Amino acid sequence: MTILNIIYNLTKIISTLIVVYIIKFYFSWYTRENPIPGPIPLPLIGNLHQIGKDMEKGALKLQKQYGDIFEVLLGSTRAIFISRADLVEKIYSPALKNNAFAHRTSPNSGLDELGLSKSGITFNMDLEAWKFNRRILGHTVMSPKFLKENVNFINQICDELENYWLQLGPETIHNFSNWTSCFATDITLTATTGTKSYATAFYYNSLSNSVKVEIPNSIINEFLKFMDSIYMFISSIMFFFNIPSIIRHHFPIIKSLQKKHEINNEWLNIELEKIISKRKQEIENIPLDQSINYNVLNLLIITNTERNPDKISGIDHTRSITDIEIRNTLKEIFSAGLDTTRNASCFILYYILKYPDVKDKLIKEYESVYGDLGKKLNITRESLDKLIYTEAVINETTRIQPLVSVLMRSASFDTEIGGYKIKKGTDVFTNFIGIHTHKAHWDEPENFNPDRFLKDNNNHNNIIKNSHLNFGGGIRICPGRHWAMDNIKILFVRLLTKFEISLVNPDNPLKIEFDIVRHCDELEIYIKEKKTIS
Ligand code: HEM
Repeated sequence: MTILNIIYNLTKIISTLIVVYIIKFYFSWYTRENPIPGPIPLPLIGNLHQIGKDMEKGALKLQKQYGDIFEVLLGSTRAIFISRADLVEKIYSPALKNNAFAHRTSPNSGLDELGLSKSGITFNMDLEAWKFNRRILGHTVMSPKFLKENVNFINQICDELENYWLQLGPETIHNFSNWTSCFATDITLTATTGTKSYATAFYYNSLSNSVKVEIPNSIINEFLKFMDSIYMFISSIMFFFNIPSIIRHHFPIIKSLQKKHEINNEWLNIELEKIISKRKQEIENIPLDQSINYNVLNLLIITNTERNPDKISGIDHTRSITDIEIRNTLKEIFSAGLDTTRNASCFILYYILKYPDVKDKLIKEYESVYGDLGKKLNITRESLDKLIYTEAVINETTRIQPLVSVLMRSASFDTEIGGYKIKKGTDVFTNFIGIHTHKAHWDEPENFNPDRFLKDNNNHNNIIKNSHLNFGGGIRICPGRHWAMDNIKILFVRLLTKFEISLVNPDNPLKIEFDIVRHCDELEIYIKEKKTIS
């Protein structure tokens, strides 16, 4: 047999195998049980080429073609996309018992390796452990004492921010996105750990040629290393989640990236554990009758201990939280709270600046709640609840520009949506933009109109259930929502009452990139101090 013959025969065998594979693939696809409309997939990649890297655009395009519920294959995994409020009813059900979508994802070996599927909140597959950690976090970040103290933290950070802008002067062009990144870092770190954070100061120093904030180099280096590590941890979630184990462990460049992520994760764990044990020691040394600061870390440590009489009720939720659980909760706060708050602030400012009448109404609201805006404002936790129009502006912005555009949940057991059977473990994505701009739910959905969120005299508005899902819903609704809302409200009261702000390029559209959290990395603005009318 000649070499040519061998090659010929081998080619024949391989071609036959490929043809058999393709026939088998399409046979099982066409004969699948209870099919949902959707594009025809390709072998191996499924519909990845149609969903694309920008899942948000892919989902909207396929919604137009196949309707409000469609199915695709992501590689070889079946996924369902839903784009109408009534169809997500089960996903956002508030019932703890027999909740068909209690899980965030189907089992994922990357999340197992990162240690996220058996601990923490967002990706915890163990629902009992999830429930416990979530209750403790909720008990902390939604507690009136934390939210009250948080207002003081934020006010101090806003004082700092204001000062930097005044010193940089009115000629400076500011990339608001960079500032909000620093602002979100400072508010999150300060309120979480109770210690000073230096992101805004460091950024100011990088812009100012004259006056600089004095921060010892050792502190700056430590701080930057810590922040880099947090951001690397955040990016490792998608790295471990999306890249199959075999590629992460065996492909040359990816293998070294995997190692870097592992080293970083270990380093971050050790640093956080050091912070926790030091703080525990400090708290132990404070007499029981002396109060402590209500930052998240302190509250997590004292929950369900004799220092905090405000115990969590319920079977199995009466123990205190372990150091490892605290560490993972802190990581969770950083990964869920930083980018969301930062980008939400950018989106909101853009819309306020594009719509001067909305800005005027906001200022009127601030005058009615805080009185003379030329004086120091008394921003209290209670006053934030009176900012009804501000809340409507935040809601309307996040309706048009949600922070998360496609949100994943996974079927906890065999179930059904819209008459279609959904098997246990199937990933179901909510297409937030699809729902937030659906003509069946919203009049003129493309128009920016905060008034639609205002209630009439009978305390009623026309918002359809599950048609605005900025913070998700049901049993997994964002536990940081009140905290985030307060932070954003304070930022805008402080900004709009003290400064005249305008867009450098008012005709440019908002630049947004798709990611787990939608990003705006460039929003150029001018800021100058408002003239007070005497
Ligand atoms: C503007 C700011 C924020 C937005 C838009 C946002 C949005 C969301 C969304 C859409 C979800 C998914 C909910 C669901 O599955 O139904 C979520 C979950 C979560 N968020 Fe937020 N979030 C924000 C800020 C925060 C903050 C400040 C924290 C800090 C505590 C936080 C902690 C979490 C956690 C731990 C989860 C997972 C909940 C679970 O799976 O049970 N978020 N958030």
